[in-house]
Amino acid sequence: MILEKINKPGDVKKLSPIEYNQLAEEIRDFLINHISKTGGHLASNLGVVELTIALHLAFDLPKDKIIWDVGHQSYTHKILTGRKDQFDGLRKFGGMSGFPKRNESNYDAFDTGHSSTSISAGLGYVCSRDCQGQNYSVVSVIGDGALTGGMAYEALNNASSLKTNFIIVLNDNAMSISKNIGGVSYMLSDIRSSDSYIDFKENLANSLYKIPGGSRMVSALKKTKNNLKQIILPNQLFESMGIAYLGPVNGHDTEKLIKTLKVAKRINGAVIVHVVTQKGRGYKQAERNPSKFHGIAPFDVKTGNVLNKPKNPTYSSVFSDAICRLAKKDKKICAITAAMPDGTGLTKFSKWFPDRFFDVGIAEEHATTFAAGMAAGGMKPVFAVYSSFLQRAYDQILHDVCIQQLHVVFAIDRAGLVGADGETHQGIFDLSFLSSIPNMTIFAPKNDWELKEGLKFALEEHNGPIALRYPRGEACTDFHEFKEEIVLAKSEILYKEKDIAILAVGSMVKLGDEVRKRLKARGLNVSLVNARFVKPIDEKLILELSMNHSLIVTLEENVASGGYGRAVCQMINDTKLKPRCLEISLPDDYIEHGSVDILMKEAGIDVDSIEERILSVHKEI
Ligand SMILES: Cc1ncc(C[n+]2csc(CCOP(=O)(O)OP(=O)(O)O)c2C)c(N)n1
Ligand SMILES: CC(=O)[C@@H](O)[C@H](O)COP(=O)(O)O
Ligand SMILES: [Mg+2]
Repeated sequence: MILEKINKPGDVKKLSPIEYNQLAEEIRDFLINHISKTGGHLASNLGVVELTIALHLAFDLPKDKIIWDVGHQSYTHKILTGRKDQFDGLRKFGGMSGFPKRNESNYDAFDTGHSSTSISAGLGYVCSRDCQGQNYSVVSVIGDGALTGGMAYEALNNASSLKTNFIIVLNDNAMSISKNIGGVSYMLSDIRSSDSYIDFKENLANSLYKIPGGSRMVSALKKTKNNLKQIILPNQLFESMGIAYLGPVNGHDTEKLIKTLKVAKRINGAVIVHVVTQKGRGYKQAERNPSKFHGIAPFDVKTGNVLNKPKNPTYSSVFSDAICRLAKKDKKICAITAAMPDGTGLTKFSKWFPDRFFDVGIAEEHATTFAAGMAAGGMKPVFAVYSSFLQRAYDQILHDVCIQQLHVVFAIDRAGLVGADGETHQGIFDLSFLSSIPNMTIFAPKNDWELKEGLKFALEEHNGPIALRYPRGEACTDFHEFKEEIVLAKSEILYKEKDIAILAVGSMVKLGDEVRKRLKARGLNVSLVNARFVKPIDEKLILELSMNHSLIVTLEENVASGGYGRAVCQMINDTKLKPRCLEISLPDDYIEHGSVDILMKEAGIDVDSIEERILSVHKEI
């Protein structure tokens, strides 16, 4: 086994070239076996095994810097930098992250998780290096999907004037999570499918490799390409910006990759190395269905079937059915995704209503202003987006949607703790950042029924910006006996007693009810309220509750600052009535990876901790 020889950083450099292919195969087996047990981003990682080996051989880490865009494809890099033994704990609480983390290894040059940041960060490193007169290489590795994100172009625009070396490896597998879309993806596909161009490239690395470096390298590159203008037209996008272009290179040929990277290293300026890879390579199931294996829960290696499928439908699938049902009746309803049709549940909509479905690429900012434009034009856009990715579009929500009070519906999935993806993906800030924007309405359903009704309310009753936020995973199917009509700014009372009132937001209603039962068993009187609207809050009800309860408890899966509890307690403090207020929320902090149950416990928002905290405050009253 060659992988047995890879235990610490640099071990890969001790191998002989005839061992590279076998190492790649062994790494693939290792990844398939481990990820089948832990879950993780399998398909993207299987695609970059040779590319990662080549990068580690062509560069001198950690002096040289590799920045992985999104970072979901960094598993081979982790194996080659002494973290092979940590894969049993991948994405588990206290275990190794699924993304690059500077605090995990000094071989991880930059933390990532959200898309399209690597060129900006890489260029930052380059300019920092040059300002300080240092000498090292910087390589940003960006996927073709991530290249649909606006930040990448802002960075390329900036990098075009660079006079020193900066390598951008474009890992092109023609896939985002789903099939990649848009003009740039068509351009890349044109380059990939040009046979004569590929033949030419087979020899290019060899010939350029022999030319001395610096500006002579650039002019040799330009001269060769000028002679081939007709067949290399597609890459003019980069070259006319002043960014050199090498490729496409077969991303599964380690030695050719090394040669090309060494050529790239000698160019004065920014250079794109276009590498063609196959997502899911080496595992038939993932090659056939790379979207399914992009991020996968534990699965059976033989069949590829996911183990422990959820019993209830997920919130995403409830949303999926609900929007399709509403869009059947109302031709103005359209759906927008920023490259997440599967995750957000919009795939069915895309098939039923292809003319009203818009996958805009990994472009949350654009998606938001695009939705604003559609609403201004008279359509009813629903932008389905993960909570943490919507963070990108704060200004567009404020400037383009809310100032104009446009009727845009934000279907915010993965709101609350998401678990294994960790800090970068927890959806725990949306209540805070949306609450601060005037004209925004925020609704959080307690169960599947209420998500459907909430969407109906948002599209049929409401007129203005509105966000529905719901968590990752299985929908709550309890509380079907409570189906009070949805009215703007009205909460729903589930149990009305006195003494302690629990006001819970969305996913926390279920926990609130469990706590209520426990407190009742101790002989306490407890009201339970389903908040429904986080903005505007139900001031009338909160005043009423304040009159006959000595303790008001708020529960939410969001950070404390700017959240629901803060708004409720602030309101109560402004009145003459002074029940005690207890805000139970997540700490104002980033929350690492781990199972949601463990993270809830750690944060003190599980049933045991909530009961304990309520009892201890109640005792003081
Ligand atoms: C801002 C943001 N939006 C959405 C995502 C979700 N996401 C993660 S990976 C990915 C696709 C990336 O495609 P590509 O860069 O081509 O990498 P591949 O998986 O194909 O290697 C998407 C949409 C994200 N991480 N960040
Ligand atoms: C890397 C990334 O951003 C996505 O692949 C994300 O991990 C998907 O999360 P879900 O598994 O919740 O769809
Ligand atoms: Mg891709």
